[in-house]
Amino acid sequence: MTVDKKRKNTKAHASGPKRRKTQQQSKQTKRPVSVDALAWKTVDIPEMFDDAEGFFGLEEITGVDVVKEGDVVKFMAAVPKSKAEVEDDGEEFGGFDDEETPKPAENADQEVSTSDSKVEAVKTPAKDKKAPKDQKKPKEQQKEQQKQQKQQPKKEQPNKAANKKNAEDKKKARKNEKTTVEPKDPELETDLFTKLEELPEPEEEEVDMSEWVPLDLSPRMISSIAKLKFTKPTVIQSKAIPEIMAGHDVIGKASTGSGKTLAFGIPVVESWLSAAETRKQNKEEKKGATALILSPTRELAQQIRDHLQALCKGLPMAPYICSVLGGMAVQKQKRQLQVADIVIATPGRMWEVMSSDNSVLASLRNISFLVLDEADRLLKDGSFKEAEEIFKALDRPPVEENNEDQKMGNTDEEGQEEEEEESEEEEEEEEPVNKRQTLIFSATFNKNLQQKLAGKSKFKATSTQDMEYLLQKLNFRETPKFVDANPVHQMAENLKEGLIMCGDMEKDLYLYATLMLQPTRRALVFTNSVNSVRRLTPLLENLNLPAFPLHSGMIQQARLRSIDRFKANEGAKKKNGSAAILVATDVAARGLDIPEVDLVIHYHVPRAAEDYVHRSGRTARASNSGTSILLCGPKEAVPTQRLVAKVHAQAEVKAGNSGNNTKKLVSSGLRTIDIDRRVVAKLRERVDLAKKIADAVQAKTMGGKEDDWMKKAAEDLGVEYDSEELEKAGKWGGKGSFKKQKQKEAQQMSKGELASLRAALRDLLSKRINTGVSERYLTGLDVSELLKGEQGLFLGQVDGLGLDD
Ligand SMILES: Nc1ncnc2c1ncn2[C@@H]1O[C@H](COP(=O)(O)OP(=O)(O)OP(=O)(O)O)[C@@H](O)[C@H]1O
Repeated sequence: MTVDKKRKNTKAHASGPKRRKTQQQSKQTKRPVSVDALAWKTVDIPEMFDDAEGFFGLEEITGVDVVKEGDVVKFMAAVPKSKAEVEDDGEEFGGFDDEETPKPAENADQEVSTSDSKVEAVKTPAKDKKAPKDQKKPKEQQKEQQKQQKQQPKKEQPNKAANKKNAEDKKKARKNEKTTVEPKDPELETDLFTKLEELPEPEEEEVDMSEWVPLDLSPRMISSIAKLKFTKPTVIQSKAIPEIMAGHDVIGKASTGSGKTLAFGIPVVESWLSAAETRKQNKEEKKGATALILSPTRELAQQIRDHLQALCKGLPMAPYICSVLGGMAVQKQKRQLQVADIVIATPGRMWEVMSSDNSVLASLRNISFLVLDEADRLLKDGSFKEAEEIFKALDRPPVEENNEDQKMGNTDEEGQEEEEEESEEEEEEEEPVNKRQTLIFSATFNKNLQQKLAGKSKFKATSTQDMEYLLQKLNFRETPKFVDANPVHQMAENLKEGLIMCGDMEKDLYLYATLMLQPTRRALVFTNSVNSVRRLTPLLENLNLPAFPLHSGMIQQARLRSIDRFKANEGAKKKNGSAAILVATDVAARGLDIPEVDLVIHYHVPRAAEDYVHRSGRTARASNSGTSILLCGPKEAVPTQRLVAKVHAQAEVKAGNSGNNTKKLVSSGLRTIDIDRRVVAKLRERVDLAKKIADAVQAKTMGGKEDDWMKKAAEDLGVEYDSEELEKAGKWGGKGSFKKQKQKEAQQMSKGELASLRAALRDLLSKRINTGVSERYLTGLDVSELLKGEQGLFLGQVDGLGLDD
């Protein structure tokens, strides 16, 4: 925060047109103002701060005096003497919202206290319940005022920029008030019902929603869905919603991007809505949350929250939805949980919060829905232990009921212990009463389990990694209904799948070539290791492709920022068309719904068939089309073959007995791509240079950890540390001392050498790639001039990835 001093203002009064401003300002008196009420302007942040962790932005303000009285700091700003005067000269002070014009006396109370020179503002609640009625403007009055403001001639708005910002702020504030049901601080949350009912009615648009009618949803829910422009339910929504609404436990399977979130989200919100209305009518207090939704990753949890909030935007009243995830402040999450209606959580953090605070457990004990999204993934990465604890805790009866002796004041310890043992035994014998519905969703359930689910036979787990193990641990009220929206295909309908065979050491080159041959270059690249993400991101950046990393080693804010930057298509800002590349580990494989991802590249063959399904499912979502490309080295051919056979049940595994693995991989769903090797060869020089630069930078960062560096490099490439491939690669070094020598060279590369490599690469990138336009046809033309142009574009005919026919 920077605060420009009075001096600046005085300067501005000096001459000509500014005299008018001086007159206007003389009508205004500087008074103490709340820090939130000032008209802060966002400052453009230099790129050097892009990677600064936890640094979100900078704002500045002018025309404000900072006055320190003892430990108290006050911000003195020009406040209009009276509203009448302001309207008279047509200039409003940009720092105040006219809906919340604070009276000077009120403002004077809003002191800002300091300690250790840290300035903290005392915040005013968004709406003061006790505020006199006349401070709140009736809707008509607001509308009338907006109309008048629109009709005002332009010359009557001297401070146009400030007014525009003010109007935008107000618009944003109104939007937030309507859509963000999460209170900044639950303690400050006023009556949500009253608040939402006061909001202006959004303009209705005619949308044919007849296809939703058979699902038996309330009219307000259908009207809210209409606002999302979802004119018909997806298959999983049509099949699962009626079962859930009828009170059944449900296990739902549907391909990636087919709308599973709303398949459980709509009935959960619908249930909350009708319970909230009943409570309101009967003037009852709510008792805890309605639903607990468990998600395997933090990003997915945030996304589910956003998705449900978007659904609730159009409702007359909305539930308070909160997410409880690692990497965020625990205390804040505890406070939010006290008032939450729908909780979306990752199991680790949920258990941490739940096990340390009885009131949290109490607020969740009576939930009506327990939802497990991407349920099969919950079993992996050791997070199931916490999920299991959560299930047990939800089923356990409240402590007080077990502990009657304590209530009665019985101090006989022996007797008490005996009683406790007995009650524990009873507890074990008695099936706990479960009032909640359990809903489980994923795109991947193994075949065996599917058959069991369809045949309604009992679950019998063979290992703790087995989905049946999870199902055994869940206290279903009844045999769950199995809803399978795609019994034949696992992959999304509009997905094209391709496979590129390449040398183990050529993956970087083929990755770049694949990206260059795909027109939008808006892609998600999956790797099997964190270190590969760390290596590939700068490599692609060196090649002028805006790449953003995402892996579990990053702090949560950085993870979310990478997704936001990718979503915001920051590539466009860097003048590289629509290009934006998210380089990620499998942490991004599940559930992420990022618009306009056209291409998924598996840099490493995924370890499990399910991972292939989920990774590929980041494209071709809803009704969009997309492409998934697998880069396969010779050593990966066998696992790839297995994977294809698993994913595509009717894969035509044409052995051909030719010993050619490529042919075996051809299936009905996945085609090998004959990438134009001539084009690839032309890209090699760029990639080699970019790689050298990235390696040198990484080697310098790694410092003395020489062996580590080489081992990590080998791991990234999926080859052995002492392998022939690594030796053959030359640029990575060879065995023994030669290897070390190469490594040292990279570390010791001087600044000058690095700069000249960069210059050479820049030069290459500034030219188009001539893919075979013969110079014979270019007689009389300046070839170098023709090759200039937008970087990365080809001169001549290029076939693309060839999956479109
Ligand atoms: N009825 C609908 N009509 C059109 N689009 C929809 C509908 N329902 C959901 N969508 C959109 O489809 C996209 C995918 O939905 P969602 O993320 O719920 O898929 P999913 O099945 O959970 O995918 P995944 O298995 O990858 O988690 C979202 O952008 C969502 O807004």
